[in-house]
Amino acid sequence: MDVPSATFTRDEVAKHNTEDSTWFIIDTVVYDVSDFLDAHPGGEAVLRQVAGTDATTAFYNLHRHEVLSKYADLAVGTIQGEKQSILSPKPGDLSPVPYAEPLWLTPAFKSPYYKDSHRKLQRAFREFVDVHITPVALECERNGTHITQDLIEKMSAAGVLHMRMGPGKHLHGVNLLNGAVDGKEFDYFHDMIMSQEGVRPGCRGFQDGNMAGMVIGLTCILNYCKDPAMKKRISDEVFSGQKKICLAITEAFAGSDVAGLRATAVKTPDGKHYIVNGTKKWITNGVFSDYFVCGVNTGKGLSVLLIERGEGVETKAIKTSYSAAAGTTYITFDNVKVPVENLLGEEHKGIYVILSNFNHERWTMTCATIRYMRLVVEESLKWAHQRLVFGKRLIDQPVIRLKLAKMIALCESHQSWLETITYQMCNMSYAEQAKHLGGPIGLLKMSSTRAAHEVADDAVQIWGGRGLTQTGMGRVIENFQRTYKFDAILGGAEEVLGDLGVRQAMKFMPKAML
Ligand code: HEM
Repeated sequence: MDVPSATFTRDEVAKHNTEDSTWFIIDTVVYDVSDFLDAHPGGEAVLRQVAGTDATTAFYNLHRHEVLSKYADLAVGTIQGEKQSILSPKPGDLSPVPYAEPLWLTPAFKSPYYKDSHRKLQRAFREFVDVHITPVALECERNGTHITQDLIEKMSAAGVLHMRMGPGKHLHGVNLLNGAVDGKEFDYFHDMIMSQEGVRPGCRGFQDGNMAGMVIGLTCILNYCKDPAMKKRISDEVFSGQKKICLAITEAFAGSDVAGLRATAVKTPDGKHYIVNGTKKWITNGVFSDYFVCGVNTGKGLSVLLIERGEGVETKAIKTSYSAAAGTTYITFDNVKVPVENLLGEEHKGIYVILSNFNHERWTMTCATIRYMRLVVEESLKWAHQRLVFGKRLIDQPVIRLKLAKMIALCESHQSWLETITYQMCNMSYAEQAKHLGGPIGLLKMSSTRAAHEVADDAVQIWGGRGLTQTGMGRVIENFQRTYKFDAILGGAEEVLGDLGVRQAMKFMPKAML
């Protein structure tokens, strides 16, 4: 934060406690709030009470540090001969709070998994998120508006949209965050970094509003579109940010049970088109999408079709407990004519197209859940050191330390498990991943959202009313406790995934009685 160069003594500041002039000090910076008294959300009286004094403790007991950056123009100078002791983080900085960063980013710790390119990508993307994504995320989350076209284009130009799709040929030759990583080297640890860093704004609705539909929808085009020209046209349009895409599988009739879908696609007598009728529900990004990758019943099984927005396609927003920024949508298809060339994969065998997406989607969600838990740990550690109750800091209460211990342990254990699975993903072929990792990823996702449940519960108890308040100090905690359930349902409910994990283990049980 830039502060004017004027300096004052503490005695000079003390004189500004009059009707016309209200000054105080926060960490050696002098603030003149005389014209801000009316506008202060916490009221005028509290500011008058600290006029002329050092209000550092009072301020940090009630505000997030970022408030000072937002109101930087109230600063008029500093105290002569004194040095600021409170850190103002710069875009891209790592947090100095213990456990706020995964161990591989903590200076004293080593990890076998991360190379230079991972560290370079982490630094570059952290800065990109801090500078470009966080301000838009906060605004959209608050107002329920959708991601801006300007941000989409910035992400496109920096190769961020490409990287969100994970490793693959679509990254070859693309400039990724000014050369932070070569597209050919990009692996699942780079992918994890993209997922985890993207969570740091602490805006769960926006997190999905930020092109989550593309992450799960475009994969089907890249892997299953048979016409190379069509594949190129659509991926170019989506990667450039001109067009938006989403995956439309779930319906009011069927969620995790994809075999029960009722949207139908019937071929026209000339065999050139399908006529699609039906509905889709809880479709992320649907309201602003141009393309819908849809699961439909084609009589003898499930098929996946690419449907373009046009005649007969209607979308409307669904109100959810997370922000409208996610663009969660109800879709109706009413006699929509779709060219047969838009079939992705084989007719009646769409289940393979859908299943092929699941592992990566669930793994990505797990990366995010675990990183969001860490953000809650960071916020809670800061708050517990800052907040004074009954004349003590919260952190001085053993009961609070015990809650933090549990939160940290859940966070660290799940990150370690995630890294172990990610390492397998880097070293297994697609077929091996399909065979061996569906179960472990399902179990990891189930366990992560159970952990999130515990973390949310303990965090709210630490934060009290602020954990239930959308603005101010507890913003991140409130967002987390209101939205963690999102990940416990989407991409396969906890119970379904837990069962999948055990059923997969059953397949590998030795036949002998043991
Ligand atoms: C430059 C100095 C200050 C600025 C820019 C500022 C700004 C704000 C803002 C934006 C809020 C809304 C809540 C949030 O977003 O965090 C707020 C709330 C509040 N502020 Fe300040 N404030 C300042 C100094 C102070 C001081 C020194 C005190 C007390 C001595 C104080 C007492 C309060 C109170 C009691 C609330 C309501 C907190 C709550 O609802 O939990 N403020 N202030």
